[in-house]
Amino acid sequence: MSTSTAAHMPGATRFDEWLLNKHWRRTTLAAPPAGSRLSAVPGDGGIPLIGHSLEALRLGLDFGLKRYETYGPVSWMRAFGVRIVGVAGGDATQVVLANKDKTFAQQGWTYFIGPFFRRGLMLLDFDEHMFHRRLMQQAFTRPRLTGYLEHVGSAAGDGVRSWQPGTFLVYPAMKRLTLDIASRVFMASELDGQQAALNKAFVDTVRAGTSMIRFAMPGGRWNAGLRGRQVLEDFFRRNVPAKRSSDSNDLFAGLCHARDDNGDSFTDDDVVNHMIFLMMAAHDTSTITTTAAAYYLGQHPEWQDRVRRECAAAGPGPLDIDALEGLRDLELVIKESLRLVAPVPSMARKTVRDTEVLGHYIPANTMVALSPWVNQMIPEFWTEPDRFDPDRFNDIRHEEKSHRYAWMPFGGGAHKCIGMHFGMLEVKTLLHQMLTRYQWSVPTDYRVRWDSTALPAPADGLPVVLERL
Ligand code: HEM
Repeated sequence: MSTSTAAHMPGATRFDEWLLNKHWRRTTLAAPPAGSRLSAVPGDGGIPLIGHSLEALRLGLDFGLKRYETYGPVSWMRAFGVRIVGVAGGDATQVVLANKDKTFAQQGWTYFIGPFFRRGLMLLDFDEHMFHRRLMQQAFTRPRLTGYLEHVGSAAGDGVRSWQPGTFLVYPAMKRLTLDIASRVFMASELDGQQAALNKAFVDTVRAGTSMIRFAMPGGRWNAGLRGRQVLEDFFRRNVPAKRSSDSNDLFAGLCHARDDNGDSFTDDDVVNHMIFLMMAAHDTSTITTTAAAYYLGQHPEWQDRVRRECAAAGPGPLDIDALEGLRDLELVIKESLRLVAPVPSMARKTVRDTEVLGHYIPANTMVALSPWVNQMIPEFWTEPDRFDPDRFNDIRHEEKSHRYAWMPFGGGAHKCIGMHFGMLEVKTLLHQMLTRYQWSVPTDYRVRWDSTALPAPADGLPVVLERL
């Protein structure tokens, strides 16, 4: 077994390196049924009581890559109070996401974020999920997206224009801006002084999912998450009656009015639950993607110039859907940023019956974690995976086609991101506004550290030097 470094965690301590390279006693998850010809899942429990929670939170990607290198595509560990089977690499991922006999359920997510995002679309399963997804799809048609983009364009323009040159923290500014965008797109409204409270509620609900202490304790993350959920529920519930009787073209109204061919529709509770999940799903992921792209463009002025030329040629904006889709170089940059920093670095499932992945026996009721970020960084699929090289996605190289699940920032299978297209358009709009108004840079020796305590976020907020053009 080789020694690894915390290559993706600048400022890693000796303790981090020790944790990463510690050899735990290798054991198996469960004995396969006699005569089954299956093999047991290899792995280890890690530190008594807390298992591998610390490494997963502190080391994120480096920890995932180390597990893959040590145990291969299917391994088990203890973390966050449960035993988890980690699945990585293309073929193993494909088995879980194809989910042929409905074995892998979203209950895996329920364990982590259920109390905070209960009955959001991603937490529903099988037939019920299909029913809700079909209804929700009505809110993501091209004409709908065209309408949303008007709000995105105006909010992005207002927000980016107000930024002050000098040393500038990208991540918090982007987070404020994407919440503003989400509130305008989803509710055609501004939050009238409630933005700070709602933003805090979102942050608390998201962070609660990876809490080590998984019950309500005063001052604890879990408690803060539950309080955050309540704030969001009260907010959306208060607004449902007005939306039901409005004819506005925002997503909130869209969910209130959605009907399928049988005349079925969402209940008030459904609408509240979906809105809370959608706001979170849209807001954090777009923030991370745009921040990561800003980081790499700050590090690579040649790419910044290249995409700025393309953006300038498209006009000052706000751009419509066709113009945004035409920004091909910018798309390469965004795809590469999504590869290097997967906004949803792992995806949870739970087995509802005994099953197997690549010949490894996994009993019923086992947590399973898929690893998009690992798949996106392994040399089987990518040349020099650590290098920022957007051209790897161009029409000649198409490295992402090396495996169906080599590049999977939006997941795959029945739960593949429903907001994928909208998310790309939003990120393009934000970057187009930035690139046509400013140039920015980071010191040549600067390396951002992605904090993995919840979804990845730059530990220092990503300071750049921003100059008006
Ligand atoms: C760059 C931005 C985004 C990324 C990287 C992203 C990533 C993901 C991923 C990985 C999943 C699958 C999770 C799983 O299978 O366990 C997912 C699902 C989902 N996403 Fe996104 N997302 C993004 C933007 C958005 C936006 C803008 C919206 C809404 C407007 C959205 C709404 C959803 C919903 C509702 C689901 C659940 C789908 C289902 O279960 O059927 N996402 N997203």
